This record gives sequence, C-alpha cells and structure tokens, in this order.
Amino acid sequence: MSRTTLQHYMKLLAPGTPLRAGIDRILHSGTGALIVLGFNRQVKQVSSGGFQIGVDFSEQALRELAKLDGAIIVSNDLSRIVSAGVHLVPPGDIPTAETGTRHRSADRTAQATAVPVVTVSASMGTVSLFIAGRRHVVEKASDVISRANQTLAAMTSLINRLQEALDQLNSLEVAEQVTLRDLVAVAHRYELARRLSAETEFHIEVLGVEGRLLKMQHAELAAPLGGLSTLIASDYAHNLDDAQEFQLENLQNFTPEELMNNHLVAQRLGFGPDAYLETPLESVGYRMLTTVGRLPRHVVDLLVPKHSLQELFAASVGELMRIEGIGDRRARLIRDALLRISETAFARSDTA
Ligand SMILES: Nc1ncnc2c1ncn2[C@@H]1O[C@H](COP(=O)(O)OP(=O)(O)OP(=O)(O)O)[C@@H](O)[C@H]1O
Repeated sequence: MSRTTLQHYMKLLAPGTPLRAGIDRILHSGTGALIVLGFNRQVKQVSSGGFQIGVDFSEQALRELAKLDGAIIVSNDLSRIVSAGVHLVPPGDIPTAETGTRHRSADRTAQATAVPVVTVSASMGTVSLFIAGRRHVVEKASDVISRANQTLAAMTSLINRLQEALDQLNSLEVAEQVTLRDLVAVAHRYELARRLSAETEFHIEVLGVEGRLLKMQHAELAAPLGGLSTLIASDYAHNLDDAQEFQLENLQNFTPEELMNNHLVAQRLGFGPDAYLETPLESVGYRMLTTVGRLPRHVVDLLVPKHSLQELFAASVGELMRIEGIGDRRARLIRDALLRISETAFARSDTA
C-alpha cells in the first residue's frame, strides 16, 4: 500500500469530513461500527445477509445504521450507503493479529477485497483504518495537534540551523572559500528540515478543518525551503563531471544515520566515495542573487553563468550596462543587489 493511498483515506477520515462526522457521532453514542469503504466484486463475495439501503451518505444515516448488528458498506466514492447489517465472511485463513471479532473481520475483509475498512470500537472508543493487512489508528484531533506542534517546534529549530548554514555559505561564496564540507552541512540540514516539513504536512492533512492554524504556521516556516534545492543545484552541480548527478533529492531515502555521515552525503551528491571534504567548490551565484540580492530570475539569467559574483562585484554600472540585456535601470538594480549581498556577507563575518 502506497503512502498516497494511506494519505487519501486519512484525509477522508480527517475532522470536518462527513465520514469523520458520522464516526464521531457513533463514538459519542458509545456504539461501535464496521464500515467497508467501497464496493466491488470481492466485497460482494465476502458479504452475507444485511439490507440493501441505497441512500445518499450522510453522517446521520451512518450513525443510525451503525445501530444494526453487522457491517455498513459504502460506495467507492463514499457518496452512498450501499447496505447495512451485513455479516462479513472473509476467508478465515487470512492472517490477522487482531483479537475481537469486529477487528479480525475488518482486517481480513480489507486484505481479501483490497478495500479499506474502518472500525469504531465500542469497548475502547478507538477508530482504526485497515488497509492491506495493516492497522492505522485514527487519532483524536487533540493528540494529532500536540504531535504536530512538537514536529513544528523541531522544524523551527532546524530551519534556524539551516539558515545559519546558509548565512555562512553567503559569506563563503562572496569570499570564494566554499568547501565541500560547507555544502554538505547545508544539504544535511535542508534534508532534515524537509522531512519534518513533510511530516507536519501529513499531520495537517489528517487534521482537516482542525489543522488550519497549523497550516498557516507551517507555510510561513517552510517558505525558505521553497525552491532552495533547485537554486543550490544550479549553483553547485557544475563542480561535478556529470552535473545531472547533483540533486539534494538523492538524500530523501537516506536513513538518519547515513544522513549524519558527511562522507556518505558527499558521495550521494555525486562527489565520489571518500571525497575530500576540504575540496574547494565554486558557486555560480544563482541563490545569492535571487534570495539575498532579490533580483528577478530573468535578470539573474542574463548575468550567470557568464559572470562570476566576483566579476559582478568588481564591475561599475557602466560595465554592467555592457552586458547584453542590461540597461541603466537593471544595472542599478544589480548594483543594489550586490550591495545587499556584501552587506549581508560582511555582517555575518563580523559576528562570526
Ligand atoms: N464478521 C462480522 N461482520 C459484521 N459485523 C461484525 C462481524 N464481526 C463482528 N461484527 C460486529 O462487531 C460487534 C462487536 O463484536 P466484538 O465485540 O466481538 O468485536 P471487537 O473487535 O471486540 O469490537 P469492539 O472493540 O467494538 O468491542 C458485533 O456485535 C457485530 O456487530
């Protein structure tokens, strides 16, 4: 089962959806439920008895029909309730670690039919989603919010550390002193921040309408990550024989232990096994000119890679105007950008 399938169903079960509203009503009434989230030939095969209902899905209907002994079957798009009071008879030899009959039937039915099944436990007050032989607990919104807040706090500190590494990279790029070690430090922090950001996004999806505040906080926090990997690749890929090899995304399937190892990170970025971390690297300057200098991308494209940052620093407005596509206004824009860059870089080296 792919993560996207799980995400899809977790979203359908998020607070604010009709399905979740119906389930919450069932929970409040203290009864349980067994809900099959789709109808296909296999579901028909494992179904016995019950009543054909054929009504539009609503939280009230779900709650009322849950009073019947047996399972509720809904249509694939969850828009209709197909039947209720159904006895599910999946093959008894399908392995399951569940103990109660409701949960065993749910697990086996999900495996036999490839359709997810939700249980609402009357005895434990818990909601579970069974997909492809696995049980996923649908947590209370308050529990998810507290975990999402923890993830967000961890992400905040990592974004700060990433920003520190980027500030340092700014100074080093201006001084032409970047080494592979500096780039690895940025890549490592970027990947950790990206993971925490993805985890927070997952919590936000699971929270549905309850996740609005977190969504705004996350969007603000994650802003520095947007486009960063592309900019870094534009700046540093040319240091490799095969520029295509350099992608921060290559680190996505690294274990946390692998990510801690500078040599492994350097190797995954294309610098070969046992790369010398003090190897000097050259930056083209895309990131500096766009993020620190705040120059529009089309202007940056006119400058790099034909002119290094140092050449640009040394150029007068008149010399800048000799670059194709750069007129008086753009030349002054570039001078302002370079001023901003040097101020940022020197402010950093003063405090370092
Ligand atoms: N195969 C099945 N098909 C349809 N409904 C079932 C099936 N097995 C159990 N149920 C429903 O689950 C209800 C509770 O069963 P049971 O208490 O044994 O399960 P459980 O897994 O311990 O669930 P709970 O946590 O809600 O107590 C039954 O009364 C019945 O309505």
